[in-house]
Amino acid sequence: MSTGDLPGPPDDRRFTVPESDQDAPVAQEPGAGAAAELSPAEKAATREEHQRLAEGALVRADDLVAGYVPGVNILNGCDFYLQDGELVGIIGPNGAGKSTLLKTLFGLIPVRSGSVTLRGEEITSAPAHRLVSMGVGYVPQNNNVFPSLTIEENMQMGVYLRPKTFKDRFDYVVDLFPLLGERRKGKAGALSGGERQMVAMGRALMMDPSVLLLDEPSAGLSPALQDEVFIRCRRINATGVSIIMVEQNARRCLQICHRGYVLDQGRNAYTDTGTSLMNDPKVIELYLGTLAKAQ
Ligand SMILES: Nc1ncnc2c1ncn2[C@@H]1O[C@H](COP(=O)(O)OP(=O)(O)OP(=O)(O)O)[C@@H](O)[C@H]1O
Repeated sequence: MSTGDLPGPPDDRRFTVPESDQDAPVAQEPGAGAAAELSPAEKAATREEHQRLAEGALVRADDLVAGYVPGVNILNGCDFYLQDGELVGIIGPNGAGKSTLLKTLFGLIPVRSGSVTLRGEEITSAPAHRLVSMGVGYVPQNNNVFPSLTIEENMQMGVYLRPKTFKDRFDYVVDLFPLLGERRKGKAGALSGGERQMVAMGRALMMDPSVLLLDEPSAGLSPALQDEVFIRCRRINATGVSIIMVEQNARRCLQICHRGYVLDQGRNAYTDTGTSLMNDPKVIELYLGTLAKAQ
């Protein structure tokens, strides 16, 4: 499959960003890119506008500060929101804090300051098991399957809190990933990277999440398999699951998402519709590079 076969941006433009927001990158520290051209007053206005758009969001993070090592912050005042039904992509340079943001939303890293809400309920630093029971699924980039278990057993692990729903949920997952049905008795450890990714996503979907957090779902896959993953993400989203996707493959991610964030140095550099970000000369210059220019 070629890149040209990828679906374009979603037709459903329920999440279009107002003109005012499209022209206004979210605040960033001096020296960290073109957004540094904004004056403090402009930064404040941009942040205020982002907060206005975040009202009533399914997932919302405000001014998040988090890190792994005492005294070292990886997220430096990150703002984020996901509206119900949205597919939102997070891109940015290596080390920008993309995966850290996802882990922080999922309660895997303690929040030093700032807040996270789910459907308006405070979930800052809530443990992952509570988030799962509230309808949040998380698919880490690595070590995301039980290799010694069969595919079916991996799916059972996904639904261990509600075993009676296994059949219905497995049917739903197999509809999205037919291979998981065909190979249900095979060991997950014998699968290729792309197939394991399907198992990991399938397992997260077994709990019928309303929000799915995907950490670099296309990592390590061939271009054709990457396209498959992105198409599957769109299909999952079309079944009503809101998605937050961190991706190294920035261009393909922006092609399929409703809205994107560019993270740099642990805070928002830009946010806009995927299409607008892809065509923004500053984003191309700073974050998409020659690949974007060539296409
Ligand atoms: N477990 C950890 N302990 C300490 N530092 C970490 C840990 N995981 C990540 N970091 C550091 O946090 C910073 C951000 O990492 P993160 O993985 O969030 O970046 P990223 O934007 O997802 O980039 P990449 O695509 O390269 O993974 C990096 O400097 C990284 O070295």
